[in-house]
Amino acid sequence: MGTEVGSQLSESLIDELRKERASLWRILFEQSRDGIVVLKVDGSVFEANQEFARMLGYSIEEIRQMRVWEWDVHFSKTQILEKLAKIGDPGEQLETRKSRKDGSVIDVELSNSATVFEGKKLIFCICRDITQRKLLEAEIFRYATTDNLTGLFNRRSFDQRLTEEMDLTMRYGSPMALVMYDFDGFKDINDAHGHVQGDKVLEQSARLVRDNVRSTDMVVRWGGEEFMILVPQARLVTAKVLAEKLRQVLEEYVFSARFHVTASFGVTEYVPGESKDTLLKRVDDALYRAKARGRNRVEVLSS
Ligand SMILES: Nc1nc2c(ncn2[C@@H]2O[C@H](COP(=O)(O)OP(=O)(O)OP(=O)(O)O)[C@@H](O)[C@H]2O)c(=O)[nH]1
Repeated sequence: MGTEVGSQLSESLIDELRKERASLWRILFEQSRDGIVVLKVDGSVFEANQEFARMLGYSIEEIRQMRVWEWDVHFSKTQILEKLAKIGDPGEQLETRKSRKDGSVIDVELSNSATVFEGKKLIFCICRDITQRKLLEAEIFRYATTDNLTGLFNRRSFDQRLTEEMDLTMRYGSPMALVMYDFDGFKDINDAHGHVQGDKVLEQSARLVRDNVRSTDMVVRWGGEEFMILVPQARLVTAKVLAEKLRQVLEEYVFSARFHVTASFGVTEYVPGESKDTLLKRVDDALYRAKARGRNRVEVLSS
């Protein structure tokens, strides 16, 4: 009799402790600053916390009716199902993008792990909104790789790309050319119309040039009123045609202050095995020759 009462007591104590622990976990789950969603392997939602629902702009009830691919914009349904089937104990970390109820998209970092609960595999996803961090990273990247005034690539980006293109030329024999240009009498433009108008010419011409080259060509602000274009997959003849086209486009363009400007162009082609310095000196020499021979013209120098 005594032992029966004792065992009833200890059972209710265990039950009590279990409830206490369950409510503790529930509090942690609900108060977590990270979004937490527990998924079944078929992509449906087993449970989600308030923060997860808030992150996506839905109510908990709505989230419970959804499948992962309804909010994930980065992975397809097939990819998601494959991932859910594969995730094991050690879990995985990944970045993806989720669409919110209002149509906006957020960047998220996921930390996923799997467990078996009441005989079923469940996937725990801890979800952190990293949209602000991503925006900041993109801004830092833009700042480090482009020129503030024109939005064109800067010399650092050019140097990196040039190394890659030189490697490609060495390995596969694919040609590559450089076009360098510099405005004619830019000092006079500044003197006559003011520095602000001079800046506008640089800005507008950068847009104009970018609109007239291929997306694979790299337009770079070399410094001041000097620019460089890296033209991959191009021989001297092609690059010369491009330079001539740009020369005409610039000459004909009416800038916002209703005046015309011209530019001089130098063109050369990379010779496999030569150094960067040799290549850059040659394109600079070609440009110098265009200036010396009267400006508003294209000069070509081969090795
Ligand atoms: N507005 C403006 N002017 C710039 C900028 N960078 C350089 N310049 C001006 O560009 C002019 C370049 O002068 P020069 O090197 O003598 O060349 P140029 O007058 O174009 O003459 P040529 O190149 O020989 O035809 C200088 O007056 C610089 O101040 C810039 O970012 N904005």
